[in-house]
Amino acid sequence: MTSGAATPGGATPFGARLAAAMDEHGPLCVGIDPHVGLLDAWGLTDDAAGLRTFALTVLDAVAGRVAAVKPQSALFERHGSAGVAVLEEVVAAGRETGTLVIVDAKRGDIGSTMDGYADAYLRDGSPLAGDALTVSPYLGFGSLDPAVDAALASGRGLFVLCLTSNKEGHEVQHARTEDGVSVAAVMAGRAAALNAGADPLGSIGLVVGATIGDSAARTGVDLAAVNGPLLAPGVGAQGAGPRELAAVFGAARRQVLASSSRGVLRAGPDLAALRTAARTAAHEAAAALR
Ligand SMILES: O=c1ccn([C@@H]2O[C@H](COP(=O)(O)O)[C@@H](O)[C@H]2O)c(=O)[nH]1
Repeated sequence: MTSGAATPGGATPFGARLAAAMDEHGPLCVGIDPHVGLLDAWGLTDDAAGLRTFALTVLDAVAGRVAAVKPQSALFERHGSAGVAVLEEVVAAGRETGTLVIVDAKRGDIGSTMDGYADAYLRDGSPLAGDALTVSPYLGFGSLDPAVDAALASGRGLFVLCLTSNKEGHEVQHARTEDGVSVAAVMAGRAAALNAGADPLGSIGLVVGATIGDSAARTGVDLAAVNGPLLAPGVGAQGAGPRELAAVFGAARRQVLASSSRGVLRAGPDLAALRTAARTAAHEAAAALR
């Protein structure tokens, strides 16, 4: 199955749903990252009850107003099963609003184990299944096959780590294979093959940080050729803004979903202030990527 085709059950593919959401609300994803410092600043406790209030407040403020939200799984997992139960509730509540939910869990393992992750995050009826999942291809892109199959079969999407926003990503992503191709370009090429022919966008996206400067050119990654969405973290707290978005993405700018977590969340817990922060970030991203 290619990433643009309707699913056997008739679901609209993730790429098409995301393109429509970005057209309607602008190219912004708000990260739901309940860091200890933010919980404290919001007057919340660092426990499952605090997480729940935090995450549901963010949803209340931005759902139906932005293209997507992205709960950061690690910050729920640190509270054990009670935190994971909150993540499940947030995924369900987010999906109910119609806002796309990208679960940022960066899963990756050998194929047989990846089957389990695919079941957990990409199967209809699973409590952790949002609309898309972030995955790590660094056990080999082919190890992601179960997730690719499950995503395409259920109308969900993947965001494959390609050129990440952290400075350490170079060690792996800029390395060259024996053919002289960068590892990042191999990953981008594999995503492009899965998205071939999809219109308006395929469902196998990449994570490409807004902070990467000229890394796409340096690694030979042709972002426009990916024909899939590009999740761009690094906006706001990590220092990237409109200028970086425009410079990094160039001809691929219409594929970009800019992502900001702390940059928006620091405006909380006031709902109006959160909405204003998200609206400003969305307008800035839209202007930069026009
Ligand atoms: O390359 C990557 C991949 C994922 N992230 C995640 O995005 C958010 C960024 O949060 P900010 O507060 O906006 O810095 C966080 O959940 C990261 O794990 C990333 O930053 N870079």
